Amino acid sequence: MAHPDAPHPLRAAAPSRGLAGRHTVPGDKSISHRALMFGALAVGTTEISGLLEGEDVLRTAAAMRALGAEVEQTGPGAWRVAGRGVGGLVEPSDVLDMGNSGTAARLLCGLLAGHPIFAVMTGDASLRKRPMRRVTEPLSATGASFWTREGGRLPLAVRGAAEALPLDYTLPVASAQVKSACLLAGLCARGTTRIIEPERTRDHTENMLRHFGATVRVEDLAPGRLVELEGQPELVAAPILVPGDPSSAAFLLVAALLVPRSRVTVENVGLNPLRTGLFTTLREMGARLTVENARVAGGEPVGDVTAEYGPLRAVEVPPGRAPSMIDEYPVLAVAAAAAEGETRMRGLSELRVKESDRLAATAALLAANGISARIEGDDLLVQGRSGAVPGGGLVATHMDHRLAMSALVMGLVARAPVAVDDAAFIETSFPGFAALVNLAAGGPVIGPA
Ligand SMILES: O=C(O)C1=C[C@@H](OP(=O)(O)O)[C@@H](O)[C@H](O)C1
Ligand SMILES: C=C(OP(=O)(O)O)C(=O)O
Repeated sequence: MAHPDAPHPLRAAAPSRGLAGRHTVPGDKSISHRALMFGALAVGTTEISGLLEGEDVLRTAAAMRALGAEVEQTGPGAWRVAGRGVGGLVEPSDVLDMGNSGTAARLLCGLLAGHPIFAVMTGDASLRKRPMRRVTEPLSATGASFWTREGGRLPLAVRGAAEALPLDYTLPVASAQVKSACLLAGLCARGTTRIIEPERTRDHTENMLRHFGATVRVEDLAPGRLVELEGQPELVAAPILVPGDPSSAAFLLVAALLVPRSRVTVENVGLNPLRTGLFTTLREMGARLTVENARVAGGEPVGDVTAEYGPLRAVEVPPGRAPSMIDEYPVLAVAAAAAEGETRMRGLSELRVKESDRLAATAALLAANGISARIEGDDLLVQGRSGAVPGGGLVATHMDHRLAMSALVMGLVARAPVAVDDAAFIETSFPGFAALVNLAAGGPVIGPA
């Protein structure tokens, strides 16, 4: 696993020619976690293809095994899960270590809340700083008991409810992880679980619930959404095709938009509209970004996305767009640095509780590379340099994969190479990232620092 004791510094420099070719990126992280969890809760054997074999998802696979499901890899990206049925998970004999993954930890809290078992969960130094009360508090209303460290942090212990009660909960923040945790607990409850989200967030959990045979009702509110789930369904194993992760494709596509003479296609990218806020924003900036071969695969919209180099101009990104591009702000900030004018990204408070404080760390990434940026309240304002990005910085990545990849993308664009102190955490979401960029660049532009 990525180990903080063995940092892995890397450096990126501008390629001598543009980025090119048709490529694929690893499977969607959100869908991969859910595929393993639903597989473990279903009756029968779920065959998954295209699973992300990144460290975050492997943590979920290990946790599902520890809870009694049979989980095996049958080929590259091909996995088989023999489930135990809703309510059938067994007590783990050891601590569940969720590594660097907020999604794994929070969704697992929901699963455990509905099962009458005792479990202890921890994570790495980054995950142990992240807030868990946002799930433990609503989930306590099922009848489950949680004990956490000071401030609602991991490690935590949970004793799940003997007979879980259905939740009726309005989320105070837009979070697909909190929504999903509540719905997973609702699977074990008798009656209807009702969740209201203040803004629409990624709906992979709802899609997968239906795919496995649960009854889910969704009503659009202005601006949020009501989701209702009928409890104690029999989930029936169903094949899952995981699309390429749009949050990973973002790095290659943004690089192609910014490096002169580039044209890159990423095939089979997930295009769920609740994930594509970055693409909307980049088009508003004037990006040449096109989608071909749009289709539905495995219940999710997918397509082949092509990005071509061209000048970008600054825009204002409204706060309501944040849930649909929440993980893409660091790489958008790199695009903003190369654009003409001041880009204003509004309503980014949730960035403070990711793998790092991404608001502060993104501003620091920019500053280290000669870009002037400032944080005003929950907004990030970036002064673009019309293609003339100085670079030359050493970026502190704070155990955060997205900061590491964003900084390396900046190195591809900047006048002087950009180094990162530790690229090891890229393995959580995008194994093979540097090799793929080097392939697209036709040579080793990312290498040892
Ligand atoms: O549900 C999910 O799979 C995710 C939801 C988002 O987190 P929040 O729910 O905290 O916004 C996102 O940042 C994370 O990478 C994955
Ligand atoms: C925030 C992220 O993931 P998680 O919350 O699962 O750690 C991410 O991948 O950018």
